[in-house]
Amino acid sequence: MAMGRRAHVRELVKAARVLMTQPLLFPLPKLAANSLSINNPLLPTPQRPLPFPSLASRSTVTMSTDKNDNVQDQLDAIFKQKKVVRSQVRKSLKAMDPSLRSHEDIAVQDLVLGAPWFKSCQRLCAYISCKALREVDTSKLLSEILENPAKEGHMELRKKLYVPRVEDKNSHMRMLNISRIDDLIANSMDILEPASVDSDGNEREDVMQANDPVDLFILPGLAFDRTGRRLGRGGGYYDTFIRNYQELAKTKNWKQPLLVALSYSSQIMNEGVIPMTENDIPVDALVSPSGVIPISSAALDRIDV
Ligand SMILES: Nc1nc2c(c(=O)[nH]1)N(C=O)[C@@H](CNc1ccc(C(=O)N[C@@H](CCC(=O)O)C(=O)O)cc1)CN2
Ligand SMILES: Nc1ncnc2c1ncn2[C@@H]1O[C@H](COP(=O)(O)OP(=O)(O)OP(=O)(O)O)[C@@H](O)[C@H]1O
Repeated sequence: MAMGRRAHVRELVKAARVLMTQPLLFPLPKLAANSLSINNPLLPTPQRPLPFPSLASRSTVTMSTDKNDNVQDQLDAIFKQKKVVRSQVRKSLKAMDPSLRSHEDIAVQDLVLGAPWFKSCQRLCAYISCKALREVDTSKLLSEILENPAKEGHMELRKKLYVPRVEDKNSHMRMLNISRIDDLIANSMDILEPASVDSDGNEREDVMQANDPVDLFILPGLAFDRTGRRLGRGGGYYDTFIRNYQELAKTKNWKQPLLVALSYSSQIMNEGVIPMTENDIPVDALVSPSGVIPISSAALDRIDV
């Protein structure tokens, strides 16, 4: 139990080094303790500091409590700001003209299909877009991947595709291999995902157990900026998954996958609007209807190859 508390304090101190180098657009009011609970079964409950060990001296208790309250206040302010941006973006996506949406859906997917880093990739993780969440459509990409196996006379191999499956509300998501769109069924959030076993009763391959590395991640999100900041839906699923995959790639000595997010024009924010914590993983590139925006050196290196 004592170990658990120490680990928790270490986490809080780590979180204090939040990456807020840019000014914020909105004021950051102090939040009530329960203001971040979100009524969604897929979203994990925010972590709260644990009480301190009763053996500590009184002055240590007071100082540590103040320090940790301060850390928690900063985190609360960041998560509050994230909620403000999410709700603004949701509103603008809701108001988006349907013909502009279809135009942008096609433009983004065509840019991906034409990109050298997409053409050359052999294995990828991609999201299955959800209309109700107003995400950039991925259906054209998925059918190109799944319905166009090795073309006759071409040496090009069929790409191996892994898609998300939410396992529990503790930010735990797996990426499972599918080979047909029919492998997907709607979950409780109306997002299509694969069952953990295929129609023959065999376990689907989990990308974390695969023998070969993934080259590319195609990521969803609510808001982005040109420095690579990505704001998700608040579950921490992708940040957790990407961090684990990056660790795996390191231990296997694999090249890190390119992280590419798809964005409508209205989802690209000015710098400084999206706050980040140490847990948020920046993307390497963005694809918006006006083009591919390479951000990291990995993306700049792969823009033409
Ligand atoms: N297409 C797709 N699949 C995905 C994700 C995603 O963002 N997009 N995920 C990425 O994590 C995971 C699922 N996580 C999700 C988290 C929140 C919501 C959601 O419905 N959010 C509502 C707000 C809910 C609330 O605030 O109570 C919304 O954003 O409108 C859906 C999926 C795995 N699969
Ligand atoms: N005030 C808070 N203090 C500490 N943790 C919080 C707080 N509010 C939310 N969290 C947790 O932080 C985690 C990450 O939330 P965050 O808003 O960064 O997700 P995200 O980047 O939108 O998610 P994803 O990685 O799925 O795209 C979630 O597990 C959430 O429960």
